[in-house]
Amino acid sequence: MRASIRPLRRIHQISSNKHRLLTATFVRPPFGRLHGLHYPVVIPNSQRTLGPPHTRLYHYDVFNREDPTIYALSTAPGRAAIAVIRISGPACRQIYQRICPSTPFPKPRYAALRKLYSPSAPPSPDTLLDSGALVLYFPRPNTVTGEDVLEFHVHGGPAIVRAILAAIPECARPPNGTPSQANHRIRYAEPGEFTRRAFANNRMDLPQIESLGETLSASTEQQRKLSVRGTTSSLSARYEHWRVQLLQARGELEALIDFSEDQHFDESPVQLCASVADQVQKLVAQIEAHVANAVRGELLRSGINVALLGAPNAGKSSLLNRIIGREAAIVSQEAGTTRDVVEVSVDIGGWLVKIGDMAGLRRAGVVGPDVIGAVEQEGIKRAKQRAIESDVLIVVQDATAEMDPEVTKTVKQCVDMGIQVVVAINKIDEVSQSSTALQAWKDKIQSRLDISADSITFISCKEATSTLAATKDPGNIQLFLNSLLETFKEITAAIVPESEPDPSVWRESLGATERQRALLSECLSHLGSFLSAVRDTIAAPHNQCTQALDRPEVGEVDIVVAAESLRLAADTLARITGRGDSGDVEEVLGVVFEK
Ligand SMILES: Nc1nc2c(ncn2[C@@H]2O[C@H](COP(=O)(O)OP(=O)(O)OP(=O)(O)O)[C@@H](O)[C@H]2O)c(=O)[nH]1
Repeated sequence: MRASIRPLRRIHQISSNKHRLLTATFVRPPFGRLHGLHYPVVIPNSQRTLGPPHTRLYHYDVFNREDPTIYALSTAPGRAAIAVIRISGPACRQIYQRICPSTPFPKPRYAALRKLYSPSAPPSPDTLLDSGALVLYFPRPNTVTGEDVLEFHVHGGPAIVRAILAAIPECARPPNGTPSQANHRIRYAEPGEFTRRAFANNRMDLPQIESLGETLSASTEQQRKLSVRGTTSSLSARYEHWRVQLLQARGELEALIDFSEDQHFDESPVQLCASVADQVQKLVAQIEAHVANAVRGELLRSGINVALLGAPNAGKSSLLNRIIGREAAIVSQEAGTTRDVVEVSVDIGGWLVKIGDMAGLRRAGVVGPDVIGAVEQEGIKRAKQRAIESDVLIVVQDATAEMDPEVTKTVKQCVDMGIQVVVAINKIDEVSQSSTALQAWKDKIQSRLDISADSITFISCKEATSTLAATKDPGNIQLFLNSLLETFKEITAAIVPESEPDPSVWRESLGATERQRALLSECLSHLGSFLSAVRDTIAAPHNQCTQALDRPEVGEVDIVVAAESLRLAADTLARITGRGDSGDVEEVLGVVFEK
């Protein structure tokens, strides 16, 4: 049932999104006036928002109170010691009284041991559903959904769970002889419906819901850390803080437009424009750092792209197999065994990594036959492409061979593009391990590839015959992995703006999702338009904003454009938290619940 609202004169704007949430914006606080609405409403949360200085806007989320009560098995289906059935909605008390008859209602938030009975007949040994269950009651509004919540922690046998799930909707019908009892609607929850209600009742915002989706799908330690950070509301608080700053800045500009002719300001209009531009510029720097962190966070979420590059027979496939601990790639003495890119996803030290083993790069005549055939050429082309698309490049160099110019060229190209490079000098079991010999290799690599000495490790993939086999870290593979992990840490660490006193706050920005990043970029582009409009105003002919404002065709028009850009930027931020008027809410909920 949809709420209908009789327009009140004081209502400035009413918007609705598809899932029952109506947002009414009032010009003044509507206390005492809500009875004018056709439909009984509650105001679960009110947020005062600053509008232009001469108005005060108040947003209220107004929603339908006659939601049916929903219930669902909250633990995984199947046999288990315990199963949790969660119920949310106005019928919690009624359900309790029917399923746990003649027992006192549990104290809120305290577990009570109860016998559960079928509501279809008076309690008896025949109608007993579970002999000992823990029952918890959480009264609204401070609950997971914002509604009354009842939980049954029952024995996890499938038949018990089935019987209790079947008994709950029966509680909707009042028992014979009690016609006065309210007849609530009770139904099984749709996928994600508890979370939808949490959102509708302001218990969760959109970034928190996105993080919840990620928490449930996190498979590596870094993904877990990332998603857990996002489940707090601090990201949304930051977006809201920025939005309020933009609204205030817009208010100052609009005051300039509305009152410039008949009011005196402490600052001249040109000073005011410049100071607003200054505030926005600082905000831009913060949002830019946040966007950069969101990109880094995406590496944790979707995995770091690593490419294995080197000449044929350098030992790329052998190293891949040593890293992942199984024979994912074919290893052979024959040069050119790997022809296409072999992709493997693996968890390395908590990081999700997508490693691509590729064809060896070579210049005709330097290594192998003089002619490079069409298949090999295609393999080399793909390898180069995969290298420049990677986040980290592992260069495998055979210690018994010279560096191939084709490898050197591609690596230098990647270094210039800002791609992190680590080098593994392989097959050291076959060469002298004197410190002079190793240092000579390091110097050669450093001078040719322009990378730091810390990124170079000597390894041997031939564990069994290696002279290093007796050591704790045969072949130095762990040493190499440590250097790789350092690189991962570096490229996924949060960027903290210089002015920021608390770096820990910025770690949370790694949790910003791709949707949030895209909206922040959109916000930045509106702020870019604002800054250029303000610059035009300040630089108007005669270089005096006072005069410019006296000539509406120049200064005022720019200020109006600038104020509009600020409005668009603020609206974009509202869309991130899902409190804007767009369809983002449905889209995000759809994506999260699909998973
Ligand atoms: N002695 C020694 N041999 C190694 C080592 N690593 C790899 N090899 C051998 O070198 C040969 C080539 O190894 P691969 O791992 O197939 O080399 P690749 O770089 O993947 O070769 P392509 O697929 O041809 O590009 C195989 O015979 C390996 O057993 C090592 O550390 N020491």
